This record gives sequence, structure tokens and C-alpha cells, in this order.
Amino acid sequence: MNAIASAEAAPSLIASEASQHAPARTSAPQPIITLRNVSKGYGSGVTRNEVLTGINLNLREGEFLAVVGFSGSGKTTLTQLLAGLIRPDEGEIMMDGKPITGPSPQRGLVFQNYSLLPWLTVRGNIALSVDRVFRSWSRAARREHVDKFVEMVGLSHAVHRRPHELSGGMRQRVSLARTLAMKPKVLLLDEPLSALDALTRSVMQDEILKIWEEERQTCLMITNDVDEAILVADRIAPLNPGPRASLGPAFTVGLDRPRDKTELNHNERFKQLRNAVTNYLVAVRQKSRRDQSGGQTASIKRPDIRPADLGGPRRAILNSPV
Ligand SMILES: Nc1ncnc2c1ncn2[C@@H]1O[C@H](COP(=O)(O)OP(=O)(O)OP(=O)(O)O)[C@@H](O)[C@H]1O
Repeated sequence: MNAIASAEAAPSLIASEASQHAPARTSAPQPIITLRNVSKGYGSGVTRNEVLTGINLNLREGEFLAVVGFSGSGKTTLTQLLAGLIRPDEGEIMMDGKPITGPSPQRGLVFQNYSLLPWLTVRGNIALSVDRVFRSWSRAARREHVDKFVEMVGLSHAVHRRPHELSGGMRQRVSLARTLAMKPKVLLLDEPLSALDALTRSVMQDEILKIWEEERQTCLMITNDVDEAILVADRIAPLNPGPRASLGPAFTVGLDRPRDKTELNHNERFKQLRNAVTNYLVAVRQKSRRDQSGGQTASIKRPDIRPADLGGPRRAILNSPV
């Protein structure tokens, strides 16, 4: 690990380390979600796939944490555990000191795929969640609430459209508004922008940031884009490559907010962080590959085969019964 990573590894990311090394700081935000020694795999027997092992994480109240990692390392598995959609094989996941045993409107999840109901309009899709969560509210209050979030994501002009009449970026906005409108305590964003083109992605990054700066909900965002992670997050936690992926030490971003993408490109701290996170990820991937090959450098062994007779009856071989 390089200097920045080691110097800025946030002790509270790793719960076990926190208890050993972190000095008691009364002003530090309390963790809202804690994962202790969490492991999760799929399948059984020879097809068993150990995806996550020994995950320790403190998600602090009000912070924006980005988890970055390579494809297939288990990022979605981690969000599903946090959302309560799946249960860990080992370890515990707590929210406000109580175990997470299933999904809850307190933890809003935005997926990579928008999962909107095709027969409902923009308003209908958002209202469905609002009506369920805020049953005790009057009809007018619920409608006003829906309209507020439609406006927040800039879709007031498209409120009567159905998903097939929207662009990818607009659909993802509906999905975001639907989750935000439920007023979850914790927002879980699972690569919400990865299906979008670069330009729309950039606009949506700014919108997510703007909304987060207004609402200051606790937010965990999964991404495979290091620049995106630095732009949005207070801390960045790298997910080491699987199988048996664990979290590496967190990088503290420490850049002033609000952040401007164009300015960041010239910011020395941004460049240092980008190098530090990228170098860390590349190094752990190389180590993981070495470990998987048993420490051997990959070499190709050629079989010791010599053709007996190249002039033989090839056609006969090709046509022989299998
Ligand atoms: N329901 C499941 N049943 C069996 N295996 C699964 C299941 N969900 C995920 N996996 C496997 O677990 C591993 C991690 O998958 P996961 O989707 O969590 O990774 P990821 O980091 O989110 O990947 P990506 O960035 O490509 O979306 C993969 O090998 C995947 O095939």
C-alpha cells in the first residue's frame, strides 16, 4: 500500500481495528450501520463460491461512503446484505444497534437497472412507494410529496409519461426520486449510473451530489469508477478482489464541498487520491492473481506431441463417427 493509503486508512472502517487502535472521540459521528466479520457465499459443494469474507464496516451517520472494486468482486452482494435482501452466512449486520433481518423502508436501494413498473407513469411509479410508506398521510399531502421529488430530479415536465417514453437517464432519475421520496435513513446506491452514457452520467453525478448536500442522508454508493468515488464521497473503501473479498483500508477524501468536476481535474489532492486508490486496486488485484496461481508466474507448458505423419488421411479422420 502506498503512503496516502496507509496514512489515511480510516481506523473506524475496520471495526476490530477501531476497538483496538482508535482513540475515543466524542465528536465523531456514530456508525448507523455496522458489519462485523460478515461472510457470504453462494452454492454448495464443488460449486460453492465464497464471495465475501470477514467484512468489517462502520457506515457513519450522515457520511457519503463509496465502495470501489472490480467487476465480480461482490459489490452487489454487499449492497444486498446491507439492504436486507439476503442474509450473511457468518457475522452480523446491525442498524442502530439492531440486527438487519430483512428489507426496510429505512434503507432505500437504487439499482443499476431501473426496475420501474412499465404500466405506471412517472408520478405513478413514485406514488406507489410513497403511498405504501406514508399511509397515514392525506391524499393531498402524499401527492404534494411526490411532486416535490419529481421536481427535485427535474422531471416535472414528464410526470405523465410511462417508462418506455423516457430516456435511460430519465428512468434512473425516476428510480432515484422513488427511493428518495421514501425518506430512507440510509441510501444504498448500487452502481446507479453505470448503464448511462458518459454525458448523462456526469449530469446525474451532479444531481446526486446536489440532492445529498440538501438532504445529508447517510449514503453508500457502489461504483467501479474511481473519479466518481472521489467526486461524491467522504471516504472510499476499496473492495479487494474475490473470491473471499474483504474491504481494504478506507481513503479519506477531504476535498471541500460543493465539488466542481472541472476544478477537480486540476486539483493536486484529487490527482494524488486518484493515483493512490487506483494503485491500491491494481496492487491487490495482482496479489490476488498471484495467490490464485499459488505464487507461480503463469507459464504455458507445451505438450510434447509430434505429428506421426502429416500426409495421413485427414478427411477420413474428420468423417469418422464421434
Ligand atoms: N444469487 C447468486 N447466486 C449465485 N452466485 C451469485 C449470485 N449473485 C452473485 N453471484 C456470484 O457472486 C460473485 C459476486 O457477484 P456480485 O454481483 O456481487 O459482484 P459485483 O462486484 O457486483 O459485480 P459487477 O460489478 O459485475 O456487477 C460473482 O461471481 C457472481 O457470479
